Amino acid sequence: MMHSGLVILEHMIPLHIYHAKQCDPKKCTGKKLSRFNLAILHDNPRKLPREAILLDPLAEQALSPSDNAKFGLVVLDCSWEEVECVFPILKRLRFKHRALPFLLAANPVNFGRPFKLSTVEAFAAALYILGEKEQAEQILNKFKWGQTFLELNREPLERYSKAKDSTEVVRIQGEYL
Ligand SMILES: C[S@@+](CC[C@H](N)C(=O)[O-])C[C@H]1O[C@@H](n2cnc3c(N)ncnc32)[C@H](O)[C@@H]1O
Repeated sequence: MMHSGLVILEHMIPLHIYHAKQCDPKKCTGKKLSRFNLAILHDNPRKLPREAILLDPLAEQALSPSDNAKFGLVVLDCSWEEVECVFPILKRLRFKHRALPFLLAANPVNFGRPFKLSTVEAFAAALYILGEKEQAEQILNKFKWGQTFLELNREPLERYSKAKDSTEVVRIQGEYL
């Protein structure tokens, strides 16, 4: 659908960012998404939608196409040094915590490193796995290295997006580790 020069996708999954203000705002991919109105920034975790899926690198369960993301996806935009302190605190808020399976980062800070994705890469990977490939492309297109993320990870992303459940995602991941 076209509206005032903007492409609005029909079935967009709401993207929420809890921003912990620990990063360089010029390099922050979450802030950039919010400037383009592609994600909503929050500074209070209690305002996040509880029924949403929290993308948590420490979660026990992997995201899979069987997850229901109609209430949205949440990313915690914090420093990687703080991840082990902040995610356990968010456990009290009863989100559905999900880890992303093996994928390589393409952002300039962590290029080529598995699992350590930027905010936009984490959202795009989740959207792709959940079958929202157009929305994944739309957010990555705001970054000059965005397409590289898809090129590096196309094969595993396609396979994860066809998996039946989390167990199958983990089995596929095992072939790349
Ligand atoms: C640690 S922050 C770093 C953000 C960075 N400042 C930026 O500008 O993109 C990245 C967030 O993306 C999500 N994320 C990244 N890799 C992930 C993975 N392997 N599994 C689940 N979530 C992941 C998490 O919510 C994580 O807190």
